Amino acid sequence: MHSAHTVSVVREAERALMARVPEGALMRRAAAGLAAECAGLLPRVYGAGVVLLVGGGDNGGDALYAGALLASRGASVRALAAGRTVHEGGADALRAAGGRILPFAGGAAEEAALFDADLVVDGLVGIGGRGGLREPHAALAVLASNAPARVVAVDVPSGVDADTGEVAGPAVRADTTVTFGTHKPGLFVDPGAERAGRVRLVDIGLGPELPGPALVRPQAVDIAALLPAPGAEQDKYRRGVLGVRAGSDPYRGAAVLCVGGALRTGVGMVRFGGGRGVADQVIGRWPEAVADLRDPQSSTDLSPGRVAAVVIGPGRGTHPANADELRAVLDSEVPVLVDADGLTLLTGGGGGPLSALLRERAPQTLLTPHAGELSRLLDVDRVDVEARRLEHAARAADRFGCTVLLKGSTTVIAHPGAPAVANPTGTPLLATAGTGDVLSGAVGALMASGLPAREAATCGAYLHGRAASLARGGAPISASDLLDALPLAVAEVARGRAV
Ligand SMILES: NC(=O)C1=CN([C@@H]2O[C@H](COP(=O)(O)OP(=O)(O)OC[C@H]3O[C@@H](n4cnc5c(N)ncnc54)[C@H](OP(=O)(O)O)[C@@H]3O)[C@@H](O)[C@H]2O)[C@@H](O)CC1
Ligand SMILES: [K+]
Repeated sequence: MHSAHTVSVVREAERALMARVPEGALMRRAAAGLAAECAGLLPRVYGAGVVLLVGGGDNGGDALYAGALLASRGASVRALAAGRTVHEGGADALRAAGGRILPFAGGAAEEAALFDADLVVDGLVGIGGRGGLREPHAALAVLASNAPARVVAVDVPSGVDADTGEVAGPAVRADTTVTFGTHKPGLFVDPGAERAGRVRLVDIGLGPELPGPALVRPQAVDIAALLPAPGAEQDKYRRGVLGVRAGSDPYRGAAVLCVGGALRTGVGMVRFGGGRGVADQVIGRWPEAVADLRDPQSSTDLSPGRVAAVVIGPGRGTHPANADELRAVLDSEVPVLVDADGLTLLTGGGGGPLSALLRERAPQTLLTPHAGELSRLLDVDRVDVEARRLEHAARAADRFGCTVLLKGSTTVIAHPGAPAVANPTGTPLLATAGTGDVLSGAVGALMASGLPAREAATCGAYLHGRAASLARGGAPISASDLLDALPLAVAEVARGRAV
């Protein structure tokens, strides 16, 4: 599990550690780790052309000290200073090692230097950056991103908000980000994550000073530990029965995809509740599902069939009868995943009267909105949700008192009082109709098997993203392709558990 801490927490830990170590030790550790990463990216250090972009703070200091180490190994190192001041100790070290420092004036010579470099190191701003980049930092960020050389960002790509991942204006697009002490949330959440490239952590001894993380990013091994292992003693009921309330006449496919997502993730049984036409379609595709053909408006009794969790909403409709159904499901004693039309029913003045039920119910509840649905639930602009995904998912989790999985370029999961989760898997190819229905089924299956909502969401999002990568070897995929790839993703993760 990779952990991330916010800037204020890092600053506090840094103060505590600095009181125990000699002055300058942390920056030397950071610079040594940075120089080692840079060296690893060059075919050979001797004779390589390295350009440092340096701002006036300690982020620039890290770059200058690392540049000095590379210069002492024979690299030709030039620093372009974005402002009038640069870190003095770092500048002295670079000059002493044979490097040069030039003020950046936006001229053709500097552009040419960047264009000819083998490696560009972005030390413009780190965790001290505030708001969108000013000039000339913004111009340098654009030049660096367009340069053919590899770009290494120091601590965070300049222009990315370290806490939120927000990118307000020009920002460096790095191939590698070398971060210090702990990861920063903005490195794991888009749009920042996409600017960070490969993220490498340099240990500077901060660990003992750090409290619990604000955000975690699970690895395959963490998902393997969560994934329920089918036991020899289990029957279908013990593996978990999932109730699915999805689909309506115009949206039958949503039910088929949701049920398929559950079956292909591994569930004891699916009990499908819906109208005859939809049920025919579901059973036609998935004969192993059991259809409850009672009038959906009155079939809100969940007790038959030992249902362990319910997914409600995909393609279900937003008529008053659907609101009654949602109310009955939320009144029940089982964990519930609310998606799509179910979320629309929760929306309205003050979150809608149904949303009050979320806070009151004792069992686990999970909401799985995309950015548009979350913006309506919170009554904020969609662009704000997309710019600061963590903040908005957390706000919804607090407001509704339940787990919230926000789908999108980085899927994030928020749960009151627990670290947020950033899902590491997935591909832009997932942005296609019906993939959300598959996700709700997959996560519902994990809830039915007994995983708490936050863990089921973490595990399901991971498997769903892996399935997208495994399906069709990178060619465009449809939601149905995900169904075929989900068992491969489950098997891949389970193999990690075996070793
Ligand atoms: N924490 C740790 O444990 C360790 C931290 N270390 C390193 O220290 C870094 C933090 O250094 P820091 O505090 O000096 O801040 P930093 O990131 O250089 O930014 C400040 C400079 O940026 C400028 N600036 C700000 N916003 C701007 C904007 N929008 N557009 C343009 N400019 C802007 C600001 O100018 P000002 O606004 O003050 O005029 C000032 O000059 C951290 O990221 C890591 O690399 C390691 O060495 C060791 C261990
Ligand atoms: K930086």
